[in-house]
Amino acid sequence: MSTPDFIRHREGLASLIDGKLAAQALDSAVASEAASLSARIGRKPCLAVVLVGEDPASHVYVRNKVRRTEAAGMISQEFRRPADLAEADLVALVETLNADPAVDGILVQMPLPAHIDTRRVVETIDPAKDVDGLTATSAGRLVLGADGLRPCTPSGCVWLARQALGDLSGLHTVVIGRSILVGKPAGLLFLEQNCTVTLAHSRTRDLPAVCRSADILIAAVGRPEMVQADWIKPGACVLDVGINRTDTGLVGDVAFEASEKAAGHITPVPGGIGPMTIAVLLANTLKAAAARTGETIADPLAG
Ligand SMILES: Nc1nc2c(c(=O)[nH]1)N[C@@H](CN(C=O)c1ccc(C(=O)N[C@@H](CCC(=O)O)C(=O)O)cc1)CN2
Repeated sequence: MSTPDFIRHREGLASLIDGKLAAQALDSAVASEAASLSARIGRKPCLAVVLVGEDPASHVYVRNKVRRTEAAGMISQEFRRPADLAEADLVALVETLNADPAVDGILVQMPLPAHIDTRRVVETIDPAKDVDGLTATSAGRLVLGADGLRPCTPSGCVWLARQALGDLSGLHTVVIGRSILVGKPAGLLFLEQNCTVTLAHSRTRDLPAVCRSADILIAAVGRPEMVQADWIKPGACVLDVGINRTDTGLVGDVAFEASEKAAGHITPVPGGIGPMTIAVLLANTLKAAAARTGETIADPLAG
């Protein structure tokens, strides 16, 4: 297996997995499939993004989603609403997008303001347009191993781990964190790759020892630099999902400088898993458009 150019070997340090470059490669694959699909169906795949409130980070992510969707030759529709939007009005907006035949994918940016029941809003999304893979239907399909749209961040983790390590069968994956967005689906997605999976969390006993048994360690806990170098099995593949804003800037859940001396592969923050989230979102939008129009595409995430 040849090493892709977004994985850089470094003498005496973990190979660096450059998520920004990897995402560019995936975006290009999506763009070429989107062009071919658009020619066949007579229109471009379309992603609707809904943003409620003024969370500055969410605004950055949504801007990037819109920019990269359009750069990949797809249509982006943006719906910005004030923080005091009534839950019923958000549900009504999602229902309108469900009914719009020109919309292939619907994404409601998280977090939503506290007065809105996130689950109710997510469950309103038509599963055929659920490009975040967060509805109960999508989650159920993942549990069953049935075809469906998978959550973006953990899918990005699996794709990068496969690029770094090849076949993942039999490897021990430890996921720290049990969120619906990342931890739980990551466990199922690595299981689908025939990994032995441990879902660890804040109440796990002797977390460092559990992490030291991991061939693949996914840190998705939201605690700045919690994972220390001596939690890492020498040579392990460490994927850092954390994005924590601190006085010293943006840091992950892994203490990077010390850990890159222990790991075999590692993702940085920023420039690691984050950009992959949007790359998978674009791939999911393309897949949703193909499925809705009965067309076949080459899955950019396959292989
Ligand atoms: N509906 C959803 N909401 C949220 C998701 C999601 O997958 N679906 N994930 C996160 C936010 N997110 C995408 O929405 C996201 C987070 C981070 C990045 C990213 O590229 N980060 C950069 C750093 C940028 C910065 O914050 O300054 C990096 O890691 O290099 C992209 C997308 C929560 N909400």
